[in-house]
Amino acid sequence: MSADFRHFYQKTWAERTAVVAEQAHLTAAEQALFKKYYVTEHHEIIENYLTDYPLPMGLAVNFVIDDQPKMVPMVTEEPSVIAAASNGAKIVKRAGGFITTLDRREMVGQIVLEKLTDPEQTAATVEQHQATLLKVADAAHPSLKKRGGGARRIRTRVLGQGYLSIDLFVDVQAAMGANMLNSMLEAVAKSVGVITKTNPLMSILSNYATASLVKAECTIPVGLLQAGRYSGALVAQKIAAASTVAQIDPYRATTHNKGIMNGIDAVAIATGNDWRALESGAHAYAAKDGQYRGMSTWTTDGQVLRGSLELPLPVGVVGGSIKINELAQLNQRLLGIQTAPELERVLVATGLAQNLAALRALVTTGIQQGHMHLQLKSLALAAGATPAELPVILQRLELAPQQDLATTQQLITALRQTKEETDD
Ligand SMILES: CC(C)(COP(=O)([O-])OP(=O)([O-])OC[C@H]1O[C@@H](n2cnc3c(N)ncnc32)[C@H](O)[C@@H]1OP(=O)([O-])[O-])[C@@H](O)C(=O)NCCC(=O)NCCSC(=O)C[C@@](C)(O)CC(=O)[O-]
Ligand SMILES: NC(=O)C1=CN([C@@H]2O[C@H](COP(=O)(O)OP(=O)(O)OC[C@H]3O[C@@H](n4cnc5c(N)ncnc54)[C@H](OP(=O)(O)O)[C@@H]3O)[C@@H](O)[C@H]2O)C=CC1
Repeated sequence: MSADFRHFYQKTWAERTAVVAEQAHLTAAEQALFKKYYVTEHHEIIENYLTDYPLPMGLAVNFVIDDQPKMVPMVTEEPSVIAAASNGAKIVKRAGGFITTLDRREMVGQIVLEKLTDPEQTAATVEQHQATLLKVADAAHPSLKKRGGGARRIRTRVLGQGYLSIDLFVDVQAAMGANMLNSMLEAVAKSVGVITKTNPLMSILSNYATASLVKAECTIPVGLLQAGRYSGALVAQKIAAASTVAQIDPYRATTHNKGIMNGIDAVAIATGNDWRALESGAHAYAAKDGQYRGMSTWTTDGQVLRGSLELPLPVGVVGGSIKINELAQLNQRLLGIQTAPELERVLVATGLAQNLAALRALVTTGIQQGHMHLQLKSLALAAGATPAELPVILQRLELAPQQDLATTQQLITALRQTKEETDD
């Protein structure tokens, strides 16, 4: 690589893409992709902007959450996720829908002190000054208090090895609150430094948002779970067994949880939320008792299957890039939500629906029957099939002994040859 990338960010978009094209020896067609997906407004959202990267957006249906029917927009590149969410939601809808609970919604941030000889004493000093520190926090972002939010309380935790965490809990109202909280923490850290005569190591929000928990539950009569030759009672039993395995084996728990996050991430992206923040918090919560476990649990008494999922999901309906993302705004309209708690309830219910559909498929027909059927479209497109060729290629792929790229390419070549012969 010969280009000098110093001050790359100061170049115009045209200069920047020209450098990239030269470095990577892009063809004119490849270079044209920068223009094709370029969105003027997005130029200022991230640094060194080249272009947008489109992801498919679709709609999961059949959701009933707290007696409200909901359409759930999802952004995902993975086939069968939206079908599975709709499938799980359909079963739960027949059982009366999801019930969600949410007690409070506060974000937590940390100011970490280091090299303390008596951390307990320092913690006591901080606790004594709690009222003053809360005022300092509010003064750092006064608009939050005006909206009814603001700093709520301070907790101290002695971490060992001379470290102390001072945790600030803030009601961030309709936002996720990361930036607002970080500003407050940095202001409070200065006061803490003076009060404790220390130099704080760092201050930053924690994505382990344990004061922002939301839970979805459902109770499904076993008859609704019947799948092919499997009775509903057997399916319920097998789903409960799959849930147990996810509680005792981290290998299974990880995949179980990936399935849950298939749904949660897709809605988080569709609503302009920070899905990395949700991912890290959700996985940390899955290991809250020291062992990484399945995030959801399913149990049965032979009559009904009970599902439950509780996660920290501190999302926002304002803030970040939400207000400048027209599709995030549109998706709030599709969801029919106006507040952050409403969105949290949708997210957790989507995670549970997704999990139900995946487990039901896994313990009955296996995942490939439904998932691969839908994945074949991606395979055919990746192999070069045109939209017009898709129906025939999919039909032939279903019957093919192998469903891989080479086989698909052979099918496309054969189809085109037949077409040429017919045209001649
Ligand atoms: C794929 C299905 C839904 C087929 O399932 P099916 O039995 O063919 O579905 P159905 O015909 O009974 O339809 C039931 C409902 O599903 C929806 N549905 C059904 N088909 C479609 C479709 N083509 N497009 C859109 N929606 C669809 C639709 O809402 C439909 O209701 P209707 O509209 O007929 O009243 C089922 O097999 C399923 O739910 N599988 C689970 C798939 C899954 O979890 N995919 C995620 C990717 S795999 C993964 O990443 C996670 C995993 C599995 O590893 C997690 C884990 O291990 O726990
Ligand atoms: N570890 C992490 O997860 C980190 C994440 N981030 C990023 O931070 C961003 C989220 O931070 P966040 O503080 O939410 O966003 P912003 O920094 O955008 O702050 C929220 C904005 O929303 C405005 N607002 C309007 N109405 C309301 C209302 N009713 N309630 C609350 N705010 C309102 C606020 O106005 P006003 O100014 O008048 O208060 C403020 O401008 C995301 O992009 C995230 O990726 C950043 C750092 C770390």
